[in-house]
Amino acid sequence: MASIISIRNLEKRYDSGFRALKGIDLDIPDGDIFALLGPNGAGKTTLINVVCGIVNASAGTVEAAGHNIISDYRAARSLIGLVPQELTTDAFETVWATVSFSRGLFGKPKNPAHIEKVLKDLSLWDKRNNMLMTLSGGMKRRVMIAKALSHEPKILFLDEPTAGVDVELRRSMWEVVRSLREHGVTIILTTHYLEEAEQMADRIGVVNAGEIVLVEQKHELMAKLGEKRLTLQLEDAVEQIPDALAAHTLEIGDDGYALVYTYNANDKRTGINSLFRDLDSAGLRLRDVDTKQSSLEEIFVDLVKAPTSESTRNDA
Ligand SMILES: Nc1ncnc2c1ncn2[C@@H]1O[C@H](COP(=O)(O)OP(=O)(O)OP(=O)(O)O)[C@@H](O)[C@H]1O
Repeated sequence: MASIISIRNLEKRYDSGFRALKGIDLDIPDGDIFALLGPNGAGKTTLINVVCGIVNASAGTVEAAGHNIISDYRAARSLIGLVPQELTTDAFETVWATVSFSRGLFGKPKNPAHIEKVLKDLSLWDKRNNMLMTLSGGMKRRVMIAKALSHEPKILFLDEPTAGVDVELRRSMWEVVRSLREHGVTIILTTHYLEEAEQMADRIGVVNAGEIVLVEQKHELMAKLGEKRLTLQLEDAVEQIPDALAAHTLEIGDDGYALVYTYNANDKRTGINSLFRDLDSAGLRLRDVDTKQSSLEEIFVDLVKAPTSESTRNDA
């Protein structure tokens, strides 16, 4: 699939000297829902803000649908909608006025039919004449999405769209995002909720300390999650894998007191049955058995362990 966002060697050093982005290369396929994960301070918002033209990059290039975000700013920006992390709404405006105004900011001609559709899609139509101050937090968040969609962008950035919202609203936001994707909008969202990434994303990118440490299709990541480790605790230690078990890929652990077998729980044949049969012929006696599944959370935690000494030095 062609990429709609193309980021090359992107650097951001803030005036304080802090290097928030360190040579980011990233392609986001057209029509994907792309989830950007990473711990606090990893650089997710900085990355989004650079692409949206809110923060200037120190080096590197970004193209949105082939338009350079600096030399072809207007064309690039008109393709992009941004729902920022913080809710900033004008308390005394009505829903209708604020969303229509946002469209005008992009120099687009009035299109009441489009605004009506956006408000209906986001279940805000009944509230169109309400002042923003009278809305709940969840509704205000929807208004932010409506504003971002007012100029019919092809790419929508959502910076933590469901932070602090209740489970019901979160699910309904997911529905909204999915239906946008069905209408051809590419979605890039940041989230701290791994469940959100699991539920929504076609592709997952992990950012840590200003670097992209992983980009993978979700189903490939999920296949990895099917990976389990079976640990066989032995009564007596072994020095090497017995010949009777040569057909199985095993590792020795625990100073010879454990054999570890890695398999995919999603496979039709996991090999566990034949392993147990062969254990018997190898004459090994088991003290205990346990299985452990890796989770997206574990993969994530592994990837974002404390920054390396080199990156710490770079930040100084
Ligand atoms: N204007 C600024 N001046 C100096 N440093 C900044 C500025 N804005 C952000 N930073 C620093 O850049 C780093 C990345 O911040 P950023 O907001 O992009 O992280 P994030 O991944 O979005 O975090 P979170 O998950 O908390 O939203 C942080 O260490 C932050 O303190």
